[in-house]
Amino acid sequence: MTSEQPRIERRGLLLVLSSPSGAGKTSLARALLDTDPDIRLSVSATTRKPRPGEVDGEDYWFVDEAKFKAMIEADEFLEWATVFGNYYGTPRAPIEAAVSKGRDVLFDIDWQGTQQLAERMAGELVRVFVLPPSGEALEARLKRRAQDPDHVVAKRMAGAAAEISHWAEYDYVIVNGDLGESIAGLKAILAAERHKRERMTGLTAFVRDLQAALT
Ligand SMILES: Nc1nc2c(ncn2[C@@H]2O[C@H](COP(=O)(O)OP(=O)(O)O)[C@@H](O)[C@H]2O)c(=O)[nH]1
Ligand SMILES: Nc1ncnc2c1ncn2[C@@H]1O[C@H](COP(=O)(O)OP(=O)(O)O)[C@@H](O)[C@H]1O
Repeated sequence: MTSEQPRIERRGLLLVLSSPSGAGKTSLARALLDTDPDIRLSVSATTRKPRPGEVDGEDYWFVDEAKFKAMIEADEFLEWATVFGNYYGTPRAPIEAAVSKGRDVLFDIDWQGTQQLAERMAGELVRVFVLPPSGEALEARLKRRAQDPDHVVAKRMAGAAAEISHWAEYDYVIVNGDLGESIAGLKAILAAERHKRERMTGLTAFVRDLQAALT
């Protein structure tokens, strides 16, 4: 006998990945987005210049400082921060629409943005911090990415300790040594969080119908 998995209504969750630059957030995010059709990426706006291969509207919305400031004034960001001298922010409208439709959203944002989301959307938020397996591995990954000039790599290494100091503000931690294992861990976190009772808004009605069918 085969049976269909019933769809229980639930609120969407916001899955945040933070880490020092180079620890592997983007790699983990891509792996999840490529294999899980039920989660989509929050595309941030930034004043940082695009790296080779980055696509406007896919990796980031690349905007100039005047445009970014106008978006702040118009209250278009759910959160925003300056990181390594550039502005980064999460456009509000797509996130609010996704959550109300029960869709999950993945964020690659820093600790400052995560704190702002915790103030505004605590019930939806799942925070995951990604650590590198060692300092040498982090430096090697930043250099191997080889898309940023040396002084940018140095600035990111120098910022790593400060970013790492926020690890205890997160719900889960992944030490990203083996990428495959880290992806498996991230998927397990997401699967468990999707089963959280408080998030399953359709459960009361579902159980009521189930009980009615049993009596
Ligand atoms: N607060 C906040 N941080 C962001 C946002 N988008 C990206 N970031 C963070 O900005 C930092 C720099 O990102 P990026 O320039 O893409 O470099 P990378 O993380 O080294 O690939 C990372 O810590 C990101 O998580 C955003 O919308 N809001
Ligand atoms: N577990 C891992 N083992 C080895 N290399 C990795 C691992 N995770 C990521 N990388 C590599 O390290 C570099 C930085 O990873 P990336 O995902 O861009 O980090 P972030 O988004 O946190 O800056 C990339 O070249 C990526 O391919």
